[in-house]
This record gives sequence, structure tokens and C-alpha cells, in this order.
Amino acid sequence: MGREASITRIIGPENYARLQHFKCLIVGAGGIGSELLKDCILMGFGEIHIVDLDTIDLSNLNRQFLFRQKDIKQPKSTTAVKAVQHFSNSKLIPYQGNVMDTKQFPLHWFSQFDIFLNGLDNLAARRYVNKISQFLKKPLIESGTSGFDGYIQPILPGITECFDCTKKETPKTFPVCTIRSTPSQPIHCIVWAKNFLFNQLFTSDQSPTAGDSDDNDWGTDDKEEISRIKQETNELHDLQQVVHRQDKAHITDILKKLFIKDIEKLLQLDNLWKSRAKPVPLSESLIESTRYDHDSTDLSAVWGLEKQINQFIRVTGKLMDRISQEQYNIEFDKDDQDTLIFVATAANIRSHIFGIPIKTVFDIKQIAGNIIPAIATTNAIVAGLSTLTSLRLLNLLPYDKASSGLDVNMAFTARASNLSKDRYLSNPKLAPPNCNCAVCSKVARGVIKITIQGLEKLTLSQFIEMLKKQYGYPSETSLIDTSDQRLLVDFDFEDLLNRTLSQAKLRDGSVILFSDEEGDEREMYKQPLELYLDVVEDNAAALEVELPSLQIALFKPQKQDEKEEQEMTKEKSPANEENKNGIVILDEEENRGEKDNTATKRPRSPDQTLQDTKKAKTSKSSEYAEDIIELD
Ligand SMILES: Nc1ncnc2c1ncn2[C@@H]1O[C@H](COP(=O)(O)OP(=O)(O)OP(=O)(O)O)[C@@H](O)[C@H]1O
Ligand SMILES: [Zn+2]
Repeated sequence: MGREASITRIIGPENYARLQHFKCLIVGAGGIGSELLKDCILMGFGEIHIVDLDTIDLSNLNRQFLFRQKDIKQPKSTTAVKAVQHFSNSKLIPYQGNVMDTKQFPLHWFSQFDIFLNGLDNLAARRYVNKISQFLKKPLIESGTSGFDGYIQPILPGITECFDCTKKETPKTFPVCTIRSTPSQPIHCIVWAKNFLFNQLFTSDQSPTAGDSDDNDWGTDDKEEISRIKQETNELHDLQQVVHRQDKAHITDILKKLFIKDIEKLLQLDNLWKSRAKPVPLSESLIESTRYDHDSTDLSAVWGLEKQINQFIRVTGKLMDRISQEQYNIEFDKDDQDTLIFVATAANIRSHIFGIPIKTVFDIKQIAGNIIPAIATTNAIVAGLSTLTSLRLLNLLPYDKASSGLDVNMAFTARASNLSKDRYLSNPKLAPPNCNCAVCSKVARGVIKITIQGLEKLTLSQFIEMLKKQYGYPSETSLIDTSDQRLLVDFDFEDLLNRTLSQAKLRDGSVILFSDEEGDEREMYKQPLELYLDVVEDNAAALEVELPSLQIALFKPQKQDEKEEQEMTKEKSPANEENKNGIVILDEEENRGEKDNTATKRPRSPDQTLQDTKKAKTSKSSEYAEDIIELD
């Protein structure tokens, strides 16, 4: 019996024929993505496109079953496709690239698909695909796993909750002073070694004061301490020069600076040690007597202090050898043994000084690489659920009387949902959109088709007039380029009004936010409008600019106290429950690619609600703040 027989029996010959014309996009070709690819082929999708930005690592092989040893360093997407081609009746198209790259993947590229299936590992990309699905009103199945736990969340734009309707856990952050002055746990020393020391020494774009901005969450008001931290960073910049000169004779200077001089300076700040044990600097003689050593072997043993020091010297020398070949920009990678041992030994020496337990290199790899054990079977279960649910979202189940998308289910494993201890899987119904969600509810959304000529001819002033006329906005409005959080125009910033859209750096893939900024006296406001600029061939559109037809709702701004009350009584959705347990974003790898800058200039806002919408747009940065040291 052919593989078509089973699926035809379930969905019927007509629906099977329809399925063979459907195109799906799989985002990510890792643990879940590889499984999705196999499942979509076996089910009979007509075309399957798969995107991944990465190449294959040794550590992927235990669960990403399409990859073999010989594939290490090859692109994941093309390798996955090669591995399944022989049993595929579907047309398979791989892409190596970042799904958030609007040049490689403009909006009109996404519009060819009937459904998106996520197999991602980071919040930024998940959010991005969610937004694309909202712009295009196309279904998305979001998913994730962590060890034995997993979930799928089908998303039908306008009908169900979107990915951003519930708050997501963000990576754990620490105040600067804990990391730089008063560590008390191994993790503090690991973050110091990885996010501060390693970057300062081996990453070229570290200015002397990078990371020491005045907006920092210092975790202290002690001016003396803050100024010590800033001075320490400046001095470290000098050590970067030792590294760049590949001056191996002075590696011990790095040790003396970090683990003797800096600690002695810290000890002078009496305030810090009133209720804490004082750190004990290394002795100069210990550093002097320790020399270059052979390769480390046992990464799962706890090394003594001397071994930590000599391994620090050894790998720093190796990294110096590499630095010029790698354009003075070596990145920390948990699978790159030199960078791992550098971070591990630096963290451990610091731990020793502060009386914190020493960890094995292997332990530090787990923590610094933010590794959550991945279980192949959980990935298989979650991808299977995702693929099967796609049949419902595409209306391919003949007996499915689902009149609204809310009849579709999410799926959570027991621990992830906390709904039932008796069953492995719970499958609650989907919730409607959260009316406070800045992605799917508070903001109207549409796609503007514009030709290159249009971009080059139309001024911001003409463009804003067009928007006002088309959607009935009042005379005071603001326009923000959300791609880089730039304020383009508002009531007291009109410098760019006569610039053309392209002079204002708007281009294919820019997402702009247009808001009603009329004075406080009005009761009702026009909803903010988020528009995606889809640049089309000059001859493809009849007009230079084609605005989407949209109904922009009016809304009454909520008072702050009403809002607070609402927050308190906010309904508990399974996803909310899950967030509390910290499992909804599974296998998180934060901060890949995207960094947001806060708009330097904020438009005046008539009420807090609007402001919130904008904050969500202009200062997502709080979640990706550069100024707080983060564990990614
Ligand atoms: N913006 C993005 N564009 C395209 N692919 C992405 C993007 N972000 C993440 N990915 C891909 O999503 C996949 C997620 O797979 P998975 O969770 O198994 O992670 P992994 O990197 O393969 O494994 P691990 O992190 O455990 O070493 C990865 O292959 C990753 O390259
Ligand atoms: Zn939403």
C-alpha cells in the first residue's frame, strides 16, 4: 500500500488532491525542523520550502537525524533536503539564510505559502514569523521543546491568540554590579567571563566603554563603585591591545590585572564588604610560577587553581594565534573549545577569588551555552502534532465541523501545561486574541505595495497626507520606522518632511508605525497603523503606491487604573500558566541577530494606552537591552 493510501483514507481523495497543491514553509532545520520536513513529505504537501541560517555542528547529530558526521559545517537546510530527497514526492526548496533578512525573504516571498511551521529556537525569529503571519493573515503553527516537554500553538490571525498575546519569559539578567563587583554564584562569574571579559578582549567593536552606558541597570547608586567599573573597562581596553599584538609574553599581565589589581581596587570600596565576604586576590608568585601547559583533557573533572591558571594561559595564547585570521573578532561558541576553556577558566579563577564553588568545563559549557537537553522523541512528537494540526488549519479534514479556528487545539505536554498530571498531552482549545496585544489587537496592520520609483519620488509629507486621507487620521500624526526605531515625523519633528521615502532610508521590508497624535481633549482615537513596505517591480503595480484597504478602528483610551485592574484579573490561559513555569519559550537562544535601539525622540502621546503601543514598538529594547548583562 502506498503512503498516499493512509492519508487519502483520512482526508479523502479530494482533499488529498488539494493538499498536493499546498505550499508550506518550515522555518528552522534543527531538531523540530528536521522532523517537520520528514512529516510534511510523508503527508504529501505539494511544495515544502525550508529555511535555516546555520551550519551543522557535531552537537546536532544526536537528535537531528538527517545529518551525519560528514555533513558537519554544511548548511542545515540544503543538507536536510539532500537527505530526504530520495523518498520525497513533494517539491523541496532549501534556503540558507536568516528568515528575518528582508532582502533575501521579502514579504511577497512569504505570501506564496499556505501555512508556516516554526521549528525555531529563539524569541526574535518566532516573533518575526508571527508578525509576518499577522501581516499576511496566514496560519502559523508555532512549537518548541525542552527535554521531555513541548508545545504547539496554532495561530489563525484575527481569530486566535497570536504568539505575542501572552508575555514571554526573557533571559535572566543580572545587575552590572553583581557581575562586575560582587558575584556570589558561579553563573555571575560565567556571565562576567563570557559577556564582558571575552567580548572586551576578542571582539573588535568593543569601545573602551561599551556596556558602561549611563542607562545601565547598575544595581547600585554608589558613585565610587560605578566609576571603578568604568575605569576597569577602560583599562581592560589596554589589555585588548596585548591580545591584538599577539604579545604572548604578556599574558600574565592579563592575569595580574584581572585577578590581582582589579580585586585590590575592589577591596578598597569598604561599603561593598560590610555584609559580604571579601575576595582574596591571587598571589603574584602563583601567576609567575605557572607556565604554558599541554592540552587539557578531562573536561568533566574539577580542575585545581593552578591548572585553571595554566589552561587560561594556554588558550589565551591559542586565541591570540587565531585573532588576526578571524578579523579581530572571535565569537564565543560553546562548541569552540578554545573559547569555552577561556571562559571556563576565567570564570573559575574569579569564583576561587570570591569563594564561589568551581565548576567543570563541561558544567560551564551547559550554562554558558544555555543548553537544555534536547530529546529526539519530544521533537518527533511535537513536529507530528504540528503537521497533523496543519490539516485542520488548512480545512482538509472532511469530518471537521470546526466553524471557527477556536475549535482547534493547542497541545502541551503535562509539565509544560500544568493542566493535568494524569496525561502526557493536554490539548486545550485556542483562545481569542488578547485585546491588549500590541501585535495582533491594538494595532491595525497592512501591506503597502510601492514601486522603486514611488520610494524615490514620494516625500514623507506627501506620503503622510495620503495615509491621512485614505484612513481618516486627524491632522496630528507621527511616523516611526520600526525596523530601526527611528522617529521620522511628528508634531515637533518635521526636519525630514521633504525627504523622499528612500532618502528617509525606507526600503523593501521597512515596517512603519503611523499614529494618531491629536491633542488630549478627544475621547476617541484612531488605532495605530503598522504598515509593511513591499517594494514591487516598477511595472508590476498600476500605481506607484497602492495602499491596502483597511478599516481603522477607533478606540477609547484606557485609564491607567483600569488597565492595572485588568492586568490583575487577566485571564489565565494555558500559555500564561506555562509562562509562569518558564517553559513556554523552549530551547531558547536569545538575541540572535536582532537588536533594537530606542527611538531618540518620542512622539507626544495623548494617553498611556497609545504610549504603551508605541513602547511595544519603540522599546522592545527592554527585552533585548544591551545595557544589562544577559545570559543568552
Ligand atoms: N532567524 C533564523 N532564521 C533561520 N533559521 C533560524 C533562525 N533562528 C534560528 N534558526 C534555526 O532554527 C533551528 C532551531 O533548531 P534547534 O532548536 O534544534 O537548535 P540547534 O541550533 O540545531 O541546536 P542547539 O541550539 O541545541 O545546538 C536551528 O537550526 C537554527 O539555525
Ligand atoms: Zn496577539
